[in-house]
Amino acid sequence: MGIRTGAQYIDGLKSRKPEVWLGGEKVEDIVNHPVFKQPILEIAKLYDMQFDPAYQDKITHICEETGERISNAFLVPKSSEDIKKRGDLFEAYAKSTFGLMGRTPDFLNIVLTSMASNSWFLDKYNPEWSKNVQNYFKFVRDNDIFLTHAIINPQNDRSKPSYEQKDLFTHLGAVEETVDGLVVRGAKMLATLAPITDEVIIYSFPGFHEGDERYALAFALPIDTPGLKILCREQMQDGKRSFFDHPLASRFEEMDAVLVFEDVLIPWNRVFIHNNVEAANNLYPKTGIAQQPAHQSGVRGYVKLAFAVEVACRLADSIGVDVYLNVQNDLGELLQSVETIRALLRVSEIEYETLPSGEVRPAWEPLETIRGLLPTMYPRAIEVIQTIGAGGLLMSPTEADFEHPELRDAMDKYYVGREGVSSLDRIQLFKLAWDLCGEAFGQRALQYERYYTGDPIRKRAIYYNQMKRKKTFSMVDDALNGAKNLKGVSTNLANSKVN
Ligand SMILES: Cc1cc2nc3c(=O)[nH]c(=O)nc-3n(C[C@H](O)[C@H](O)[C@H](O)COP(=O)(O)OP(=O)(O)OC[C@H]3O[C@@H](n4cnc5c(N)ncnc54)[C@H](O)[C@@H]3O)c2cc1C
Repeated sequence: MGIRTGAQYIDGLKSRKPEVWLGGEKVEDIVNHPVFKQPILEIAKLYDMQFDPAYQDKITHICEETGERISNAFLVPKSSEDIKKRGDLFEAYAKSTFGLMGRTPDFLNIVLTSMASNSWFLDKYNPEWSKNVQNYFKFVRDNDIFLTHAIINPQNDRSKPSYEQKDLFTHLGAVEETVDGLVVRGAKMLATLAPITDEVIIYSFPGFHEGDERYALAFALPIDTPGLKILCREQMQDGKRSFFDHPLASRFEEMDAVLVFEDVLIPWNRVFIHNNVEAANNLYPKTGIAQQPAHQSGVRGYVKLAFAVEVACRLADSIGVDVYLNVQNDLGELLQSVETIRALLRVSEIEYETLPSGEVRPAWEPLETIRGLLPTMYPRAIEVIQTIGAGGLLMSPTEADFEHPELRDAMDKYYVGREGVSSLDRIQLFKLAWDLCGEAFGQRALQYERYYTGDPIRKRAIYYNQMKRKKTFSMVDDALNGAKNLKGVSTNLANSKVN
């Protein structure tokens, strides 16, 4: 089949009945539910872009194996041109959602592509696993499937491993092996967009120890598999707020969910790893499933940061406060942070590494640096929006006020900005800014930037440890040796005259 349209994506959702719980109710009609309807349409737009002549050649290509047109997310990059093709896809999708939807289909499709092109490492443990990953990749590629993932154990007692939690199956683990497959029980978090995806893939960060065998798992399933409960967090918009009042929150809410598996059967052909601590720990380092998607999240994070910074600049200009040095200083800092991320992305694309298989990966150091910097740069941009908007962020009336004939004169008079900025323009801009910096929607978008890729503190520590292994810090030796070589010369020099 190859690429799908938005309508085909929606038809796929209609054809399934996942067990989704929201606000104490089972959601019966996902596609028409007020909380999910608009986000589904936003995702559908991304699918439609694959058929849009303005994008098609940029974000899709013809698959060498099947002859069908497929997303660039399924391209195993072999050259800098391929990296660019994937970058074009990431940018097109990120710009369509202003970077506010992190788990658009390209994200996990990249993860799976990387996992499948390097799945050979699993042969050592069980050749079936490697075959299963590759077959699953083909299924997802050829049907243009939208995946969610849950790779973290629920946050219960972090000081104890999974097997020491109160219940052996609080964290997702294997219960038994049957002829038909593996039965699993327990929970995983945090499956963003789960209710509106087609399938879920489960794996974990490294860190398994002896005793964790039953938790050392990786597999994939349709999202409506019997026994799989999707427990959503409270919604941040009810789907009834107007686009005028909440121009971002009304469109881009990405639902997050805990997945609970109640004795779910995983057919053997969908099991990628089972009961093997070493294989589960090797999944990340051996397959590049951190590095390849870091390119997607780097581009998306760049677009999101650039968007927040544009909002800050426009906000300051709209009320004439960008004439002040302190505001200019803040905005200059934000613009420089955008340039920093842009430059790091370019370095990662230019200084790519080539694997023995011919696959190329954008350079790890700059991508990991982006992942280290965005958790502080993005919150800083939000803080600047809050300080520039100040009390003005709290004086926005609603669309209903604005359209009320008895209020219209007051609206036009008291809500104007600097000369040339109408009350309508000013109010709309401030509402956009409030969605980003005040609404629960914006706080989640901020929390996402801090944690979507793992705990930033431990990730920086890992970065340091890896760099310590790679680098010799030899400039220090050069300086010390230089000083040693000059020993005895220094007094002569001090006494001599330099012409
Ligand atoms: C908006 C959002 C969307 C997300 N989407 C997804 C998704 O789609 N799929 C998915 O799988 N995950 C997703 N995540 C989860 C994300 O991967 C985790 O939040 C992240 O890995 C951090 O884990 P945690 O939240 O369990 O924090 P914890 O690991 O519980 O950390 C909590 C705090 O304790 C500290 N801490 C905990 N353990 C240690 C330790 N051993 N050593 C030192 N300090 C420690 C941390 O520094 C941190 O400050 C999402 C998260 C957010 C916020």
